[in-house]
Amino acid sequence: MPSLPVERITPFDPPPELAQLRATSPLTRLRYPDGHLGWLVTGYHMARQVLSDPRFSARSQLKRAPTVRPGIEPFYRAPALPGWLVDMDAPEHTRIRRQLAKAFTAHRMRSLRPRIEAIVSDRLTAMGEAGDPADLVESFALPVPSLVICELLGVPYTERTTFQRDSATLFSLEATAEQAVRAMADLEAFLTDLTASKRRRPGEDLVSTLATDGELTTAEIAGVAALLLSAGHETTANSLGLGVFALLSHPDQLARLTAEPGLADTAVEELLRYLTIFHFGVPRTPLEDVPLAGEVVRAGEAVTVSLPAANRDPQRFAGPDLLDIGRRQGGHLAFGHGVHQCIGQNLARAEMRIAFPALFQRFPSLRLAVSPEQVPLGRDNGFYGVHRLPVRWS
Ligand code: HEM
Repeated sequence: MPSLPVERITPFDPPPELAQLRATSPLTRLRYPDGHLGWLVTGYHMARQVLSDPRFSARSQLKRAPTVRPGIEPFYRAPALPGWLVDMDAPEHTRIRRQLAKAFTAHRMRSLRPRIEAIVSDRLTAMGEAGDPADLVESFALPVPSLVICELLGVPYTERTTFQRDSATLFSLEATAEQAVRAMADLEAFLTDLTASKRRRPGEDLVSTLATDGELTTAEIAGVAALLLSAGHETTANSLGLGVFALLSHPDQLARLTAEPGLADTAVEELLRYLTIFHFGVPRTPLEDVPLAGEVVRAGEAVTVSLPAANRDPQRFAGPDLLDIGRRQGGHLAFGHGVHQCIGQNLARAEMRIAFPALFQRFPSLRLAVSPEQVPLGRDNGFYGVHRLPVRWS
């Protein structure tokens, strides 16, 4: 009986056992670390089916703990923060998500674009002035999304040390349950204060919009903001850092991108698909027995939907293991699928579409400052990525 394959052989490919399981069946039995039996979804079509089926709950109380590894528990088993959308079902999830979607307007996203361009440009200037070698994560991949999410939420960037530390703890597989609970409580306290102050003195930001339209409670807004703040910068930071490493490791694809910056949109989609940083997948539990692929998934059993395996399914993507930045097959599942599909996806896309071309334009001879084997990969985190990316350009 397989347990969830987590060991990678190459930095950019999911564990090879996932492909072997998928070739046998899109749905297989899985033994979880605590010994109980559940299911693993590896096929693309099956993944979409499960994630869009309302009989599958996202609520962690129903999931058997530890779901995959203890470390991803806090993200999915937050101590019931109101507004922590990833852990909610309809109708509560629908109510809060609708309010949030109203605040995530196209206008707000458009008006953030020039700010993202300015933030990216400032960071590149600072990097150039400090000189090489540099750690691209510390000087670019982490500060860009942190500054953008602060701008979106109206959080002072001076608070970053605290919220970056709390989010890192939340998503670290090495953090103890006590550390994760404390990090969550700190984030909650910080964002409850922020929400209260936005109610008193609203600004142009998203928390102010949520706080002044009167439909969500302070606790719900604080929970939503805690999720946005933490999920909104670690994920994009990892996608940027790992994306640069992937491009530097595929010089033919990087040359295409620099010769034709118009490829930035498809390049970003392809990097999202190819790298699929949610490397353990997303957990669900059926509320009733559900017949699937000739099996019956019983009510209450844990199901892990492997997004990396689904995004490499040859039944959906031609040559799925190749990075092809001109690929035009959309529909990847890097942002999930169904009612929980990432609400920040257009923001993440905008950041990546601006950041990659700008970085390679400013530093055309950007290269690794260490050998590829020396790049520390973040296997110890809920999201896959690089911990550091030492680079040179002179
Ligand atoms: C490349 C970057 C990102 C990736 C790969 C990513 C991926 C995902 C995935 C896979 C889910 C679905 C989880 C599930 O079904 O259980 C999700 C949900 C979510 N993401 Fe993202 N995300 C990214 C960036 C962002 C950003 C920038 C924000 C905020 C501005 C954000 C906010 C959220 C929220 C609030 C949810 C929960 C939605 C719900 O449950 O209804 N994400 N994300």
